[in-house]
Amino acid sequence: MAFGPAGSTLAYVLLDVTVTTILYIHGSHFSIIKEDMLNFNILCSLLDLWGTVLLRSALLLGACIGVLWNREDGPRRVNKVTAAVVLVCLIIITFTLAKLLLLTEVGSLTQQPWALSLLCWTCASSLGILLPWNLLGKVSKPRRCPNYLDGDGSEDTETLVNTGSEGEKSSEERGQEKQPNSGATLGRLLAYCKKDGGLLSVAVLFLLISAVCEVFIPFYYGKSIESIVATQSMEHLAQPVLMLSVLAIASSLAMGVRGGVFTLTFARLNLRLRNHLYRVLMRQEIGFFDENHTGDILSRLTADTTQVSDLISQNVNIFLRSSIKATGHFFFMCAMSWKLTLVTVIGFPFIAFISKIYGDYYKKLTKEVQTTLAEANKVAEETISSMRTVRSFANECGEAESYYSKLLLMFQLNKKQALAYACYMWSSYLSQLGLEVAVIYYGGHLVISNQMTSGELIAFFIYVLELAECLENIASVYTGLMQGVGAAEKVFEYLDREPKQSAEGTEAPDTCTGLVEFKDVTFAYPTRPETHILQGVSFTLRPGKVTALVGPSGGGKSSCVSLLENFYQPQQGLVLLDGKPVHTLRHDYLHSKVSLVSQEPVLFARTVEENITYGLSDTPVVAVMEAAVEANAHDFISELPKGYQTSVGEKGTHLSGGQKQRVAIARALVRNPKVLILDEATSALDAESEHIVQQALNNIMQERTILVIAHRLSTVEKADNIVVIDRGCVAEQGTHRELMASGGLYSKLVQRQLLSIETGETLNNRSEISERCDGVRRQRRLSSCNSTASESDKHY
Ligand SMILES: Nc1ncnc2c1ncn2[C@@H]1O[C@H](COP(=O)(O)OP(=O)(O)OP(=O)(O)O)[C@@H](O)[C@H]1O
Repeated sequence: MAFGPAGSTLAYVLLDVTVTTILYIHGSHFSIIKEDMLNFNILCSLLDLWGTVLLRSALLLGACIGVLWNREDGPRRVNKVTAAVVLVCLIIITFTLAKLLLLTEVGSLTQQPWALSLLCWTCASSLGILLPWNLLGKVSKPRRCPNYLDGDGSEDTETLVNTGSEGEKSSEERGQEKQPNSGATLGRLLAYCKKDGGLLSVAVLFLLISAVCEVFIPFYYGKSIESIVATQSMEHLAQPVLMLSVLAIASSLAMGVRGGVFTLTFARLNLRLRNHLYRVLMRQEIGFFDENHTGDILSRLTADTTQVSDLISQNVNIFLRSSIKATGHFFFMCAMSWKLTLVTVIGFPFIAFISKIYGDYYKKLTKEVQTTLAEANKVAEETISSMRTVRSFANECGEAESYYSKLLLMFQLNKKQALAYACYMWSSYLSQLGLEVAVIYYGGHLVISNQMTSGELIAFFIYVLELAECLENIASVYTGLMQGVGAAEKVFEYLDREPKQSAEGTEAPDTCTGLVEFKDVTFAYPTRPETHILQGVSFTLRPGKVTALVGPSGGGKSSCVSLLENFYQPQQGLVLLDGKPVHTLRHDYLHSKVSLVSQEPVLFARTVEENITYGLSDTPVVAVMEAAVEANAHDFISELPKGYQTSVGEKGTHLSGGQKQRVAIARALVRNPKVLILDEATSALDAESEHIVQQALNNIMQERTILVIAHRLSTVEKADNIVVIDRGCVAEQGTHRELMASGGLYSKLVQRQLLSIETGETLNNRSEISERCDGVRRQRRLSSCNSTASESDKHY
């Protein structure tokens, strides 16, 4: 309800007016008001301070009336002017502190408890109004809710619902609830650095030493200058100069050690984090890689881990150093002159305010620049990667123009950025200069009135400059800290992820015959759990026999292979190897007994030998060569420049399709698998390569359980058993002859394929076709020439 925040606001206004008035009139001396009105004196009257309560009350009452009057737009408008209200509060506080300094010029404030209390209350209540202000900004829009209390529930009644009401949270609020806690993440990250605890402690110790030394340096600068100006004696000068030298040497030594140790910690943390994250990724089930884009995973592994390490090594480092130094500087400043410190402190919130306003605007502009830049890059990427198409349509200028138009959009934003930066520089330098002038002016007044020495003023001034630098560092590091915490949250999300499918099977029987059974298997991919890809599929692969899986595209053949490889687990039914469910077998055992040669085998950018022995350790060279010979690959490998030590290039690009396929077959054979899966192993090859690869396959098919997936049905004719899979079900199974005789789906597929080959052959009779086309073209040209000639005849 809007009345809650409105009530709180009214109560706050009442309290503020009452307390301010009581403190102003010293309890009950109403005559003070009349006196101040008649003879106002800024050095002793407090009427101006009492006046600030009117400003605060007017602001709050205005906002309150606005929100009650217009609950749709009121809260939004209140939020919009929050920055201006903060500025007003800052001005009131500054005025109050300036008033405090003025009052101290006349007499000690400790003897004026009412005035001191009024000053304190004015500062506190000026900050306090932000509380009811925020509450007013959060009042929710009224919305219609069905009134279920009505007996029939037929009539909807307009009811005001507050965002804060039980069980009725807005999506925005729910989103906020889900946001992980930055403090908790930082704590967890520090806990993660436990192993570097020793190093970090050393780094923090040296950081403390260097920061403390740096804090004392301006103090001794002041002392030195005082010795020169006031005492004018070298003896007096020697001591502070000596101290300065010692401090400078100590702080620079400590700084060096601190920097080195922090960098080392960064490297160690980065190493551990990436290693841990990569291992966690390697454990994830295949479904995880289906769900997440490779780019996202890689960015967590590289960019996010670096940002996390930066968070510890740089941001925490600078944050600690600047905080310690700022505290030390502030302490020294207060000890030198609390009045001058007050003058300094008054200026900082204004500088922070300007930085915040500028920072928000700049961030918004930067986001827009990044979006336009991404769009420009998209155009460039698309064009450059399709240069042949661009050239063949002679559209180079068109593409250049569209890239330029995107760049122009970015330039418009860059202009805005430049203007914003110029305004920021003016305002920030002017306010800094104003602060420095104020410190010099008021400091000069204190020196002249013997409240501080000239050396102290110089030291104080250096402290002010250093304090400003520290605060600037803290502000700039805050963004880095938040980015680092965000990156850490993302990294921890992966680190915490437990694989949905465990690969922790333990069984590894001594003997394996290679009998594979699919028993009533029903399966859906994790990314599409509602679509059953396989339904009640049952078939058997017998040892020493060749079984072929055939059927229309998308029927589920490759999905059966994925289940046999234990990439996924079926929702129902079992996939058994020698009577044992594949998920209960040890991961390395299963993959040494079952090997897959797929349509487009993936080779790694390593040597031929390393590719063949991939995933195995200590494989003798003889075994590698035997496998290569069996795969019909030995001859071509021997002819490569470095034989088995030749690198195959990224994804095997240095080899032809047939050569890659044969290396992949050798890789499968070197494990001496009991079950060999050939998933369209020859379909991507030309006739010559296919012949060579097929020969290799014929060599190895004996004495193994072979599962062949093929689209070209001619290649599976000789299989001992053909399983026809259609729309996730086993449509029929048997030998080629049996299936042809039954006249089912298989025979239709075979006939269709024969027909398409014949049609293809007819059409592929290119010479005949082109001859015919040439004849037609010639005839057309002749007739067009004739018609042009007759047209010309008409003209002349
Ligand atoms: N990783 C995956 N996530 C979600 N769905 C998938 C995935 N892989 C395949 N599918 C879907 O599963 C169905 C069966 O695909 P599968 O690759 O097993 O068919 P196939 O019979 O081998 O087809 P083809 O002969 O064309 O290779 C298809 O509809 C496909 O879209």
